[in-house]
Amino acid sequence: MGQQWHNFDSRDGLAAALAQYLAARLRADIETRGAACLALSGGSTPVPMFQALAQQVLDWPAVSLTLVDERWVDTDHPDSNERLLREHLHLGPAAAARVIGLKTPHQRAIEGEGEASARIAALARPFSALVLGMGGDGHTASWFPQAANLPRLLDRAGTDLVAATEPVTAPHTRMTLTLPAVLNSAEIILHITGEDKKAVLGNAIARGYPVAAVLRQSTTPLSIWWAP
Ligand SMILES: O=C1O[C@H](COP(=O)(O)O)[C@@H](O)[C@H](O)[C@H]1O
Repeated sequence: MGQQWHNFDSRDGLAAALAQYLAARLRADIETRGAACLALSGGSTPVPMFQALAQQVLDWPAVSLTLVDERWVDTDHPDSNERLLREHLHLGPAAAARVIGLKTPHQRAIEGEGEASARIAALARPFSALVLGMGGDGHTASWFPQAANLPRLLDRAGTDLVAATEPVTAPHTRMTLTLPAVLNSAEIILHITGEDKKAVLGNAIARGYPVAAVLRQSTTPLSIWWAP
């Protein structure tokens, strides 16, 4: 608890500042570890930040980009988080970064858990930083309220890095990092916009929304980046 808030007047201002901040984190890890790994969320919120991050001067070949969660659709599908990342961030010099997605060729997400888990296990961790989004239903990553396996996803003592899950409140089967995998990051950034999401976050602990799992913990620093 005791998260730091970074409030901005505009979404573009937030996107630019967050991109600069993440680039500085990646540069620091490249200097000290020789490589950096950033875990990113999908959805609509991060698009301007992805575009701003792609403009940053960085040793991009030393950067790995992965996803916090993925919809179980082809990677060129309009709803694919990997497609979003490739179309808005993996551009120009940033295209030299390595992209490690969570979608495998398996027909069912549950069948892809082993391969997706091996991909994450092969990354240098802790992540340099991990960026979460949040939906209006209080989900973050693909930890959706009412999902049958939510307790497995949020099991802090669990050993799974990823798990397939069926949201009740959103389309598409998902593959998601679990809570222990999310917490294995130098820091977590919760990137949200709008008064409505601020209100959802304010009620998250009282209402038991899944996002509360990262608010309640104190092992990994969490900051909240918000604009109206
Ligand atoms: O389905 C998802 O939703 C959340 C929030 O998305 P947004 O469109 O409200 O920004 C996102 O963080 C997650 O990665 C995505 O799969």
